[in-house]
Amino acid sequence: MVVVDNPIFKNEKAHLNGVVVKIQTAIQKAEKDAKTAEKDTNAIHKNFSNDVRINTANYSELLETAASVRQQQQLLAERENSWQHATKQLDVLTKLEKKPYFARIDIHENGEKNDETIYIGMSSFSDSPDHFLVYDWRAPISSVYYDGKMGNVEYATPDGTQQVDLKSKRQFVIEDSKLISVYDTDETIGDQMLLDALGNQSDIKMKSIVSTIQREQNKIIRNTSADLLFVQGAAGSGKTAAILQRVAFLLYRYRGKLTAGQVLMFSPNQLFNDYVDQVLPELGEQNMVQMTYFQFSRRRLPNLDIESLQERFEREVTPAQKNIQDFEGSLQFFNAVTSYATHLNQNGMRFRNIMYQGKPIFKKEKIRDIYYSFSSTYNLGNRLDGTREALVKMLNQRVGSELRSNWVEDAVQELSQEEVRTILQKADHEFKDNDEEFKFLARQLVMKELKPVRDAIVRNRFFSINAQYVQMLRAIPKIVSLENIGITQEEWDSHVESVVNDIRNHHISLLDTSAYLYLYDQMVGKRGDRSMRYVFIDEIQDYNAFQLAYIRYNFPRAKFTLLGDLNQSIFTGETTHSLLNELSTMFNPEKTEVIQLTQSYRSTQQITDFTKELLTEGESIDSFSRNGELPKVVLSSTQQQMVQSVVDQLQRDEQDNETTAIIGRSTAECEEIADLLKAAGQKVTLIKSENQRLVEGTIIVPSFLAKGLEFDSVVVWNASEKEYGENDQQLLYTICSRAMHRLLVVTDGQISPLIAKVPQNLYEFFQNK
Ligand SMILES: Nc1ncnc2c1ncn2[C@@H]1O[C@H](COP(=O)(O)OP(=O)(O)OP(=O)(O)O)[C@@H](O)[C@H]1O
Repeated sequence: MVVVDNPIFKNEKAHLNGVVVKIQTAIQKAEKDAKTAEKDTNAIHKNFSNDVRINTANYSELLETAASVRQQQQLLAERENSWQHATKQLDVLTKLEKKPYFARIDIHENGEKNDETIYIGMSSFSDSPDHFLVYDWRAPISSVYYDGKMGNVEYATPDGTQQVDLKSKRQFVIEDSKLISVYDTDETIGDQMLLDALGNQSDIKMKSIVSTIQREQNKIIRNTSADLLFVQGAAGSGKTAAILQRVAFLLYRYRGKLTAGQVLMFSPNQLFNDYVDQVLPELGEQNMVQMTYFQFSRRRLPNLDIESLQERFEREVTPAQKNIQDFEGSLQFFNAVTSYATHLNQNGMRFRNIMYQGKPIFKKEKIRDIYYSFSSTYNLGNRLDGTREALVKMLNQRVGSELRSNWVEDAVQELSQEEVRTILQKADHEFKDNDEEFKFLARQLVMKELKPVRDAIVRNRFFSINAQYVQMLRAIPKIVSLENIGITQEEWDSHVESVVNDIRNHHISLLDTSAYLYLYDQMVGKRGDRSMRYVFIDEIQDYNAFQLAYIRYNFPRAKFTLLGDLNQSIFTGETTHSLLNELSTMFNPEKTEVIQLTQSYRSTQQITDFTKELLTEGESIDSFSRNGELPKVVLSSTQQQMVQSVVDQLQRDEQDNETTAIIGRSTAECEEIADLLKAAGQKVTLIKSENQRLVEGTIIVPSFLAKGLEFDSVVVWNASEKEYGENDQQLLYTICSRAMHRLLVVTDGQISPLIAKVPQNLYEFFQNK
């Protein structure tokens, strides 16, 4: 660190003051601009009625009025635009005034006489065109600051790779426009600054990391070449942080071509969405579209209850069911659905009668004939459109013949005066005579009567996706040799029966949902959303290959960034490794890049060293050298003692201003903990559903909802042998790795074998007798 009375510090202080003054001048100007724009807008609103004389006397005056209105509207839109622009600018400048920049680099460009000094901040600032006092952290040149090496370095620009000689790097801590400290650094971005950032208390909202982005993270953030960017990163290695800064980077890099609405992030749960929703606004950008896979599917299936995260997590499965699950999550099954759909082009599509007055008006056999009458070059979507058109035509003919039915005449006679008036209002011309009026009324009545039929046609009610899906499942053994993957015919039949039952009860498992939707999309010819340009999937280990293939099918033009930790596969278990193989077949290997993040930033060295021992084998994890206390493991003989240990910890955390999360395995267990702690006089918030919000203070949260979150202090409730057996390595690892500074593990029975095997020197052990 550079000491305060050093000339370097003094020079930097003077430089900062100079920049702050210039920003303040810019703020004054922006304030004036915003006021003027606001005044103008209000004036236009006010004068609107005076300026625009509404004259509808004749056609040309009407046109003139319309032109005048349009002109005023245009003027208004322009002024409103400049008002918005000025307010946004003001917002940026006000943020910048407090902390204009966080770093400086000195570079030498080939062919130039002098070195150039560049200050890097959250956004760029210039006092005259082309004279930048601060460069945006996303500007091409800023990359060399994050990239690590000194000397000759390369950086990517939209026009290709450039080279510069990086001579020095300096970091600043600035608070409220005042220079607090200066660090000269070389290779890595000053550990001190990173340590300061990581030593901070957790928050219910994630923060941006732009001033301390690490080299590997920078690669993820600035990648523009890969169609598939796959990031394997240890718990707490900054995957989520990297995605969010990457979105900000992309929005900057492709400004004017890419909007936040064209970036989609699949997140593990709703709580997580809530946790990360401030990062992009903090970076001056709009949030991207965020949803969970459950939400993505549910909005398409309003009539079926999709299995929830909790049901999925708590469902117990037999080995045979597990086999079937693995198959239904595989690319092989995806391809089987595709083949089945292709086969439907020739045969096998099931139809339903369209009913009218209790009788079929269009019989399913007739509909099938129409559907298969089209050329063999038609796909399923074209066939369906063609069938619908033909049916509507037939219905229109039916209207004509129905007009002559007796009931129509009677119905017209029975209309009240009032009803007649209402119907006639729909007519756009005068009637010649009573006969013509009668015909009009009759047609309207017939059309009303046949409306349910028309709706059934337009809404594709003549086929049943439920029936078709079940038929497809029954046909699967003909498409895939199930025996080869260890599934017997009986096992498959019984699975199909359970799906039939579920669907009958309006329920569907998350696994079946994807195949069901995919088949439906094929049948109706739904094309993917071509406007989506970037898709991010966080916690990729919780997805199966089918879901990924289906997401890809839905967003055919998007580039994908997939992030995950194979060590945290709490839903899919060990099958995740096969996911990687399957992924490699879905994307062009030449356009695929893989980055591994091994350094864990979230937790202290003691916590990371402890948590990584919970895994017998797995992806590599390096602890970051930030010191803290050893994790504590407390073995109690009674539940009362276990509660007391937690209460003691809560008191200590409260004294030290540390937020605590108590993590239980299941929702039921968390409810029990909440009751016990409330009875012991503690103020706690129980999070039972992902739709709740994170709140300040102590929370109790079930393991499957803690994904992606972090807390100062974590208490693992009841880590007994019964709760966490040998198969729960990844679950226990995920839970423990939520802790930043403190970790307490309590249990009142036999301790989990996963903890028993952690070397004793990595934690403090207490036994309550
Ligand atoms: N370069 C960095 N500078 C400062 N803080 C960082 C940096 N990288 C990561 N962090 C912090 O480390 C913590 C963990 O990051 P993040 O949640 O992104 O990790 P993750 O890989 O998504 O973890 P998990 O898989 O366990 O959910 C966050 O508090 C984040 O702000």
